[in-house]
Amino acid sequence: MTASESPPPPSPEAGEPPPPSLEVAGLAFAYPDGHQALFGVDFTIGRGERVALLGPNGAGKTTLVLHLNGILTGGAGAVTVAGMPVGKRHMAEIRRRVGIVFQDPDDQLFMPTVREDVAFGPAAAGMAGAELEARVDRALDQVGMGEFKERPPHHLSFGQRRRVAVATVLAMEPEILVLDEPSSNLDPASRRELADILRSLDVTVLMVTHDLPYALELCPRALILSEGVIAADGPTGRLLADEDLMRAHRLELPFGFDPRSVGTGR
Ligand SMILES: Nc1ncnc2c1ncn2[C@@H]1O[C@H](COP(=O)(O)OP(=O)(O)OP(=O)(O)O)[C@@H](O)[C@H]1O
Repeated sequence: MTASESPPPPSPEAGEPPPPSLEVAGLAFAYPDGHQALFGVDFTIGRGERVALLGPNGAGKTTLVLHLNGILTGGAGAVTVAGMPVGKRHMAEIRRRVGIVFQDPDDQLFMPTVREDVAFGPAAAGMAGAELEARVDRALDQVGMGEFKERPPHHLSFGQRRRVAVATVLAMEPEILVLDEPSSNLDPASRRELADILRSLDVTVLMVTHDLPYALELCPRALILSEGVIAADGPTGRLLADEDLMRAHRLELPFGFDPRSVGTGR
């Protein structure tokens, strides 16, 4: 084993159910300037769930997400991905299992062609040849971008670049796909197409969003993070219909939108 390789992840005993995709227990964190952003966050996300992470500006959502693959560490509590504690020991495997799609696709796309961008992660993990090509093709097909493989990412529309950014993460075959504001800057058709893509994926999803109708459409369950604590955890439709809860945490539905009139999540 080289220094850059992780030890193999723990494998469940035969017959045991797989561990949850994500467990966050007592997570607390203060930035170096002393600002406390998280105050003991607890939740578990099971395999295949799609969960929205909601909360007002400054609630701690980004801080929480940056703990999921060990970009931020050093606070109190624990994060566990597919049974592996997030920490130095399993870091390479954790980074593969937690795929984060950032809000700006241009933060994630930097190669001359779409193919090279999608191949980058698996190639860095040692994959090559036909296996790598098949991995790239599959990830691009999953987001409906197969025909753009040889194009430069910067010639694509914003919505197409966001799909390619999702493909770069899917190419790593993650346990959990974390999306930061996936619907931002998309026109209505692109927004719906991305929703269809996300629904079609066989992966656990945690979606950070201020787009509450999108959360309702895609995620049967939502967490409300407010002032660094989980203020609510339950069915998205029920949370969004709770006017007192919404007001208390500075969440506002678009004018005229009635969450009770929309089927949720499936
Ligand atoms: N590098 C940092 N140093 C000090 N404080 C920070 C730093 N980054 C964020 N914070 C503070 O931590 C708190 C949580 O910020 P965070 O970015 O996690 O919130 P958020 O819920 O993602 O907000 P938004 O919806 O605006 O993206 C805020 O009060 C923010 O000012």
